[in-house]
Amino acid sequence: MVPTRLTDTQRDAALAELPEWRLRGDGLAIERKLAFADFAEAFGFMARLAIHAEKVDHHPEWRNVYNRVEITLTTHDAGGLSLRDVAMARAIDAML
Ligand SMILES: C[C@H](O)[C@H](O)[C@H]1CNC2=NC(N)=NC(=O)C2=N1
Repeated sequence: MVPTRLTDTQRDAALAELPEWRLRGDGLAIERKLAFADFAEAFGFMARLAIHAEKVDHHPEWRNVYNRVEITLTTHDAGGLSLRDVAMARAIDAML
């Protein structure tokens, strides 16, 4: 099933519940920057998130430099933000 893109009102309500996440400039994605103690901690987190992403069939865009992980969530199939991104952001927050 193709996910539905959130309306601006739905997006703003979701973001209000996700204070660690920022809306990207174009409004089509949310972003969070994380810092871990070292590379092993960062990569361990990425491994756990990768397993979750496979389970729910929703995948982050991310960049890792040593202990830092920058994550972007968007739904390609919806051309912007969907409830899948909100659920993924919540799951990430709960993993930390
Ligand atoms: C076929 C497969 O279900 C789709 O390509 C899924 C996989 N993971 C995905 N991840 C993200 N972030 N957006 C998608 O639209 C998406 N679609």
